[in-house]
Amino acid sequence: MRIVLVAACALVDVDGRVLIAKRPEGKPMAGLWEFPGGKVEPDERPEDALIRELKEELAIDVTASCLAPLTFASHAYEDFHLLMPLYVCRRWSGEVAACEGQALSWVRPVRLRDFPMPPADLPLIPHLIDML
Ligand SMILES: Nc1nc2c([nH]c(=O)n2[C@H]2C[C@H](O)[C@@H](COP(=O)(O)OP(=O)(O)OP(=O)(O)O)O2)c(=O)[nH]1
Repeated sequence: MRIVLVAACALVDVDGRVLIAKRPEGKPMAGLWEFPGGKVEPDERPEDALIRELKEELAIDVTASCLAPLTFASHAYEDFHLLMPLYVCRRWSGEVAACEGQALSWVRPVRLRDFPMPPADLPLIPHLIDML
């Protein structure tokens, strides 16, 4: 089984809400809500991939020292195995913007289950609830 490494981030605002983004039409799992992030390129550090994706998707600047590892997802999809470290970030510069036209929502961790998310993400929710 091919292992796909995806770096993802729970951006946390001053009220303890977490940012989730809706996957756009045309992508696999369109319409599900996910943590911002994306695939780690060959020879790229996960933190650098996340910094790149957060800039591309949300127009914010993050430094590696502000990315705290929280937990990870390890999930067998039909055609690949997802390995997804989840970082927490409370400090960034710039205003969060939906650069790719994606819907964004700031959500209290206890409410994350109200949003349909990819199956890999569901075991991550209790970790966010515990932390926040
Ligand atoms: N970013 C992100 N991806 C997730 C989450 N949960 C989950 O199963 N995934 C899966 C969906 C995709 O199969 C993969 C991420 O790929 P992607 O399509 O967002 O990444 P990308 O922008 O680098 O991909 P691409 O369109 O360039 O091929 O991880 C999540 O919470 N956040």
